[in-house]
Amino acid sequence: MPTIGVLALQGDVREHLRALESAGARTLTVRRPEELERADGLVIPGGESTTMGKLARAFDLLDPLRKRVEGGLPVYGSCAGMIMLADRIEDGIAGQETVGGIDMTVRRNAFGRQVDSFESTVRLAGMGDTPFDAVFIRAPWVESVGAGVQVLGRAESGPDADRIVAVRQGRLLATAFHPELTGDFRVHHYFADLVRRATDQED
Ligand SMILES: NC(=O)CC[C@H](N)C(=O)O
Repeated sequence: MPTIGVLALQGDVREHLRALESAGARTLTVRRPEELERADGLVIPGGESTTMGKLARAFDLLDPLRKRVEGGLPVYGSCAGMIMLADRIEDGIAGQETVGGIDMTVRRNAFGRQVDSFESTVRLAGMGDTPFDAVFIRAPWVESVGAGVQVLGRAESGPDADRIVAVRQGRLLATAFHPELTGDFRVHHYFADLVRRATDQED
Protein backbone atom coordinates (compact mmCIF):
# COMPACT_ATOMS: atom_id res chain seq x y z
CA MET A 1 0.00 0.00 0.00
CA PRO A 2 1.54 3.35 -0.97
CA THR A 3 2.19 6.09 1.56
CA ILE A 4 0.69 9.48 0.76
CA GLY A 5 2.15 12.51 2.51
CA VAL A 6 0.35 15.74 3.33
CA LEU A 7 2.51 18.85 3.25
CA ALA A 8 2.07 20.11 6.81
CA LEU A 9 3.63 23.56 6.82
CA GLN A 10 0.30 25.34 7.05
CA GLY A 11 -3.34 24.81 6.13
CA ASP A 12 -6.02 22.15 6.57
CA VAL A 13 -3.75 19.15 6.99
CA ARG A 14 -5.90 17.03 9.29
CA GLU A 15 -8.91 16.97 6.96
CA HIS A 16 -6.75 15.65 4.11
CA LEU A 17 -5.19 12.95 6.31
CA ARG A 18 -8.68 11.78 7.23
CA ALA A 19 -9.89 11.84 3.61
CA LEU A 20 -6.84 9.88 2.42
CA GLU A 21 -7.25 7.30 5.15
CA SER A 22 -10.87 6.83 4.14
CA ALA A 23 -9.56 6.23 0.59
CA GLY A 24 -7.43 3.38 1.97
CA ALA A 25 -4.05 5.13 1.90
CA ARG A 26 -1.31 5.05 4.49
CA THR A 27 -0.48 8.64 5.43
CA LEU A 28 2.44 10.73 6.60
CA THR A 29 2.78 14.40 7.51
CA VAL A 30 5.59 16.11 5.60
CA ARG A 31 7.59 18.96 7.12
CA ARG A 32 11.12 17.86 6.34
CA PRO A 33 12.97 16.64 3.25
CA GLU A 34 13.45 13.17 4.84
CA GLU A 35 9.68 12.85 5.21
CA LEU A 36 9.14 13.91 1.61
CA GLU A 37 11.57 11.17 0.55
CA ARG A 38 9.33 8.53 2.14
CA ALA A 39 6.17 9.66 0.34
CA ASP A 40 4.87 7.87 -2.77
CA GLY A 41 2.44 10.73 -3.36
CA LEU A 42 1.77 14.12 -1.79
CA VAL A 43 -1.19 16.36 -1.04
CA ILE A 44 -0.65 20.11 -0.80
CA PRO A 45 -3.56 21.43 1.26
CA GLY A 46 -5.49 24.67 1.19
CA GLY A 47 -4.25 27.53 3.31
CA GLU A 48 -2.36 30.58 2.14
CA SER A 49 -0.04 30.02 -0.79
CA THR A 50 2.19 33.03 -0.04
CA THR A 51 2.86 31.75 3.50
CA MET A 52 3.23 28.17 2.31
CA GLY A 53 5.78 29.25 -0.29
CA LYS A 54 7.81 31.13 2.31
CA LEU A 55 7.69 28.24 4.79
CA ALA A 56 8.63 25.73 2.09
CA ARG A 57 11.68 27.87 1.36
CA ALA A 58 12.51 28.26 5.10
CA PHE A 59 12.15 24.51 5.74
CA ASP A 60 14.40 23.68 2.75
CA LEU A 61 11.55 21.90 1.06
CA LEU A 62 11.02 23.98 -2.06
CA ASP A 63 13.84 22.55 -4.16
CA PRO A 64 13.27 18.96 -2.98
CA LEU A 65 9.58 19.40 -3.86
CA ARG A 66 10.47 20.67 -7.34
CA LYS A 67 12.88 17.79 -7.87
CA ARG A 68 10.36 15.16 -6.83
CA VAL A 69 7.68 16.68 -9.06
CA GLU A 70 10.13 16.59 -11.97
CA GLY A 71 10.86 12.97 -11.06
CA GLY A 72 7.19 12.04 -11.44
CA LEU A 73 5.88 12.21 -7.86
CA PRO A 74 2.06 12.24 -7.93
CA VAL A 75 0.80 15.42 -6.24
CA TYR A 76 -2.71 16.69 -5.55
CA GLY A 77 -3.11 20.37 -4.68
CA SER A 78 -6.32 21.85 -3.31
CA CYS A 79 -6.92 25.63 -3.41
CA ALA A 80 -3.63 27.14 -2.13
CA GLY A 81 -2.17 23.76 -3.18
CA MET A 82 -3.44 24.38 -6.71
CA ILE A 83 -1.56 27.69 -6.69
CA MET A 84 1.58 25.90 -5.49
CA LEU A 85 1.39 23.55 -8.49
CA ALA A 86 0.90 26.33 -11.06
CA ASP A 87 3.69 27.30 -13.42
CA ARG A 88 2.30 30.86 -13.53
CA ILE A 89 0.30 33.01 -11.05
CA GLU A 90 -1.76 36.16 -11.55
CA ASP A 91 -2.31 38.40 -8.53
CA GLY A 92 0.47 36.76 -6.55
CA ILE A 93 2.65 38.81 -4.22
CA ALA A 94 6.02 40.08 -5.38
CA GLY A 95 8.52 37.25 -5.47
CA GLN A 96 5.92 34.58 -4.66
CA GLU A 97 7.42 31.13 -5.16
CA THR A 98 5.59 28.00 -6.19
CA VAL A 99 6.61 24.41 -6.81
CA GLY A 100 5.11 24.48 -10.30
CA GLY A 101 4.63 21.48 -12.57
CA ILE A 102 1.25 22.15 -14.16
CA ASP A 103 1.38 24.22 -17.32
CA MET A 104 -1.37 26.63 -16.26
CA THR A 105 -1.94 30.20 -15.13
CA VAL A 106 -4.03 30.54 -11.95
CA ARG A 107 -5.49 33.73 -10.61
CA ARG A 108 -5.30 34.02 -6.81
CA ASN A 109 -8.41 35.04 -4.87
CA ALA A 110 -10.29 35.11 -8.15
CA PHE A 111 -13.67 33.86 -6.94
CA GLY A 112 -15.64 35.61 -4.29
CA ARG A 113 -14.41 39.11 -4.68
CA GLN A 114 -17.66 40.09 -2.94
CA VAL A 115 -17.94 37.12 -0.59
CA ASP A 116 -15.07 35.11 0.79
CA SER A 117 -16.59 31.74 0.18
CA PHE A 118 -19.39 30.12 -1.79
CA GLU A 119 -20.54 26.75 -3.03
CA SER A 120 -21.19 25.50 -6.52
CA THR A 121 -21.87 22.12 -8.04
CA VAL A 122 -19.00 20.77 -10.10
CA ARG A 123 -18.82 17.57 -12.14
CA LEU A 124 -15.36 16.09 -12.49
CA ALA A 125 -14.36 13.93 -15.46
CA GLY A 126 -13.57 10.39 -14.34
CA MET A 127 -15.17 10.81 -10.91
CA GLY A 128 -18.79 9.80 -11.49
CA ASP A 129 -21.94 11.55 -12.70
CA THR A 130 -23.05 12.92 -9.34
CA PRO A 131 -21.88 16.51 -8.99
CA PHE A 132 -19.69 17.57 -6.10
CA ASP A 133 -20.94 20.22 -3.69
CA ALA A 134 -17.77 22.21 -4.08
CA VAL A 135 -16.72 24.65 -1.37
CA PHE A 136 -14.62 27.60 -2.54
CA ILE A 137 -12.77 29.71 0.06
CA ARG A 138 -10.89 32.71 -1.33
CA ALA A 139 -10.25 30.35 -4.18
CA PRO A 140 -8.21 30.71 -7.32
CA TRP A 141 -9.49 29.82 -10.76
CA VAL A 142 -7.52 28.61 -13.73
CA GLU A 143 -7.17 31.34 -16.35
CA SER A 144 -5.55 29.22 -19.03
CA VAL A 145 -3.91 25.85 -19.55
CA GLY A 146 -1.27 24.49 -21.89
CA ALA A 147 -1.91 21.73 -24.42
CA GLY A 148 -0.85 18.92 -22.07
CA VAL A 149 -3.35 19.82 -19.35
CA GLN A 150 -6.68 18.06 -19.06
CA VAL A 151 -9.56 20.19 -17.77
CA LEU A 152 -11.51 17.98 -15.33
CA GLY A 153 -14.20 20.40 -14.25
CA ARG A 154 -15.71 23.86 -14.28
CA ALA A 155 -17.86 25.81 -11.84
CA GLU A 156 -21.50 25.31 -12.75
CA SER A 157 -23.27 28.23 -11.10
CA GLY A 158 -22.83 31.78 -9.87
CA PRO A 159 -21.51 34.83 -11.69
CA ASP A 160 -18.26 33.08 -12.46
CA ALA A 161 -19.78 29.88 -13.83
CA ASP A 162 -17.73 28.06 -16.41
CA ARG A 163 -14.38 28.91 -14.89
CA ILE A 164 -11.95 26.00 -14.82
CA VAL A 165 -11.66 24.63 -11.28
CA ALA A 166 -10.05 21.21 -11.66
CA VAL A 167 -7.20 20.03 -13.87
CA ARG A 168 -4.81 17.15 -14.34
CA GLN A 169 -1.47 16.97 -16.06
CA GLY A 170 0.05 13.49 -15.91
CA ARG A 171 0.46 12.66 -12.23
CA LEU A 172 -0.40 16.18 -11.03
CA LEU A 173 -3.96 16.94 -10.00
CA ALA A 174 -5.42 20.22 -8.71
CA THR A 175 -8.79 21.54 -7.58
CA ALA A 176 -9.69 25.12 -6.67
CA PHE A 177 -12.20 23.84 -4.11
CA HIS A 178 -11.87 21.81 -0.91
CA PRO A 179 -13.27 18.28 -1.23
CA GLU A 180 -11.68 17.38 2.11
CA LEU A 181 -14.27 19.55 3.88
CA THR A 182 -17.48 17.97 2.60
CA GLY A 183 -17.11 14.27 3.41
CA ASP A 184 -17.27 13.46 -0.34
CA PHE A 185 -13.85 11.93 -0.79
CA ARG A 186 -14.03 10.90 -4.48
CA VAL A 187 -11.10 13.19 -5.35
CA HIS A 188 -8.97 11.51 -2.66
CA HIS A 189 -10.00 8.06 -3.95
CA TYR A 190 -9.10 9.10 -7.49
CA PHE A 191 -5.74 10.45 -6.29
CA ALA A 192 -4.98 7.35 -4.18
CA ASP A 193 -5.63 5.20 -7.30
CA LEU A 194 -3.31 7.42 -9.31
CA VAL A 195 -0.58 6.99 -6.66
CA ARG A 196 -1.15 3.20 -6.57
CA ARG A 197 -0.78 2.95 -10.35
CA ALA A 198 2.33 5.15 -10.35
CA THR A 199 3.90 3.03 -7.58
CA ASP A 200 3.08 -0.22 -9.44
CA GLN A 201 4.74 1.12 -12.60
CA GLU A 202 7.91 1.88 -10.69
CA ASP A 203 8.16 -1.51 -8.93
N1 LIG B 1 -8.55 28.31 0.87
C1 LIG B 1 -7.42 28.57 0.30
O1 LIG B 1 -6.54 27.73 0.15
C2 LIG B 1 -7.21 30.00 -0.09
C3 LIG B 1 -6.02 30.25 -0.99
C4 LIG B 1 -5.46 31.63 -0.73
N2 LIG B 1 -6.35 32.66 -1.13
C5 LIG B 1 -4.10 31.76 -1.42
O2 LIG B 1 -3.88 32.64 -2.16
O3 LIG B 1 -3.26 30.94 -1.22
